[in-house]
Amino acid sequence: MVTAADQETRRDVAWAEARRFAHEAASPAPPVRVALGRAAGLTLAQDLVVATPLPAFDTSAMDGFAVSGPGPWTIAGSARPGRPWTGGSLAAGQAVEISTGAVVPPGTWAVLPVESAAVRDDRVALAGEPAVTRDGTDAVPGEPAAARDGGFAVPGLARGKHIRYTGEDAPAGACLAPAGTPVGPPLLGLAATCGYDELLVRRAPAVVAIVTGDELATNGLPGPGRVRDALGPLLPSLIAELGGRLDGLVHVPDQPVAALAEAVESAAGADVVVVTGSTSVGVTDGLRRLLAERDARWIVDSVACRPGHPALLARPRGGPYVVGLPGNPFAALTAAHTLLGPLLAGLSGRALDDLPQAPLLSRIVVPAGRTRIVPVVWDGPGVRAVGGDRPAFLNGAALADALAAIPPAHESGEPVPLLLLRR
Ligand SMILES: Nc1nc2c(c(=O)[nH]1)N[C@H]1C(S)=C(S)[C@@H](COP(=O)(O)OP(=O)(O)OC[C@H]3O[C@@H](n4cnc5c(N)ncnc54)[C@H](O)[C@@H]3O)O[C@H]1N2
Ligand code: MOO
Repeated sequence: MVTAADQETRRDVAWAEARRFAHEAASPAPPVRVALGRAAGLTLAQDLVVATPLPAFDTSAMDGFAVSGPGPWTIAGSARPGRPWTGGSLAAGQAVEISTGAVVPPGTWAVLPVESAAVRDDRVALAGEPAVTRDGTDAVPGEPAAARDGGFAVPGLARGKHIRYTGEDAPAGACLAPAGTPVGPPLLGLAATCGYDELLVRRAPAVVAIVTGDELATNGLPGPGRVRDALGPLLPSLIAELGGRLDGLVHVPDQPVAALAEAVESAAGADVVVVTGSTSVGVTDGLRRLLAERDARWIVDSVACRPGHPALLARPRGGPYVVGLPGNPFAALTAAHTLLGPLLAGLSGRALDDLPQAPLLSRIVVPAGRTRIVPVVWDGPGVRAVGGDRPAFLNGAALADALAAIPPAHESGEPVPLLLLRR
């Protein structure tokens, strides 16, 4: 059972609280200004505000004819992207041949797509619809009254059709993305659309990973007393996925214990140090002792979840944050999502992810007072456990779409929070 005293000492912290504590503990790094082309993967440190209306001019959305008044229309010229029509306002009965992306001449009723146009010599009419009403009374059925203007209507061609009007996407001064938004491909394109050349961003926090364990081998087959290091290969992409920038990965033996202290010392320039395989209380697990010697502030000292219970987050005085991930590989994965992801989000100025939820369709036993984390795949309206989820085994996680965090007292079929995985 998790007691109030446990919550005070940050031991056996409830899983959702552990995420929140990790996020809250981080103060965002100072922002930097970078060229648009170098901002991918970073985090906006400013609101993305558009200075000019979008689109910046009335734009044709189709290749066809800008027409004014009732047809048929006389073709008076052309408008191309970058080469607007220079004939001034379009008069009733006139048309201008227009390309997608060109400036729509003032006075245009709508753009008639080329597929709907019948062209003869210098005249254009609606294909198969030469009739045009003067008063709109016999406009096409269902044509809204708002489509009538100036005492006439064009059946089959609503006013403004195929025109993207100035400011229709966003008026000048609109905030299109708040500070804290991750900069992905669409946001880069949007920033360029707004006319940004540089962005004020927060860089991905620098992470040094220290993998401990005398039994670990970095190549060849596992065998008696010999375990292949699963975390060295897993951590670089996991750290990137969680929003960090790997600044080094070292292997350190369990003995002598001073080796871990030296490795942590050498990582003093990083924002975060991740130590794997030293979270427990055995004689070969030196991390807790090291943190005690450094008078570290405990942010999370074990989590009420399975697996990943011994995971920890602390900050030695004047040093980087230290995240301790259990040596068991699946436990390390769950712990990284629980503590490292939220910490990196906080350091980057990002909000703590509001986790998506879906009904859990499998019956899973959850230990009393703990959150159980299992790999799941999408299955129709919900998620289904895939198995292969013992703490040392990554088979389930390798095939999963998400990790489901099943809270204590969960009833089968109820929604559960999901940590989405990228494969
Ligand atoms: N007396 C107790 N013993 C343990 C407890 C406990 O509460 N009391 N908790 C258990 C749990 S749960 C876990 S998880 C582990 C965490 O231990 P450590 O983080 O100190 O890790 P190790 O003891 O070094 O290793 C555990 C296990 O994982 C294997 N390992 C380690 N690193 C890797 C790696 N990079 N790749 C693949 N496998 C790795 C290691 O060989 C061990 O089998 O503590 C329990 N004990
Ligand atoms: O909780 Mo440990 O993290 O089971 O493997």
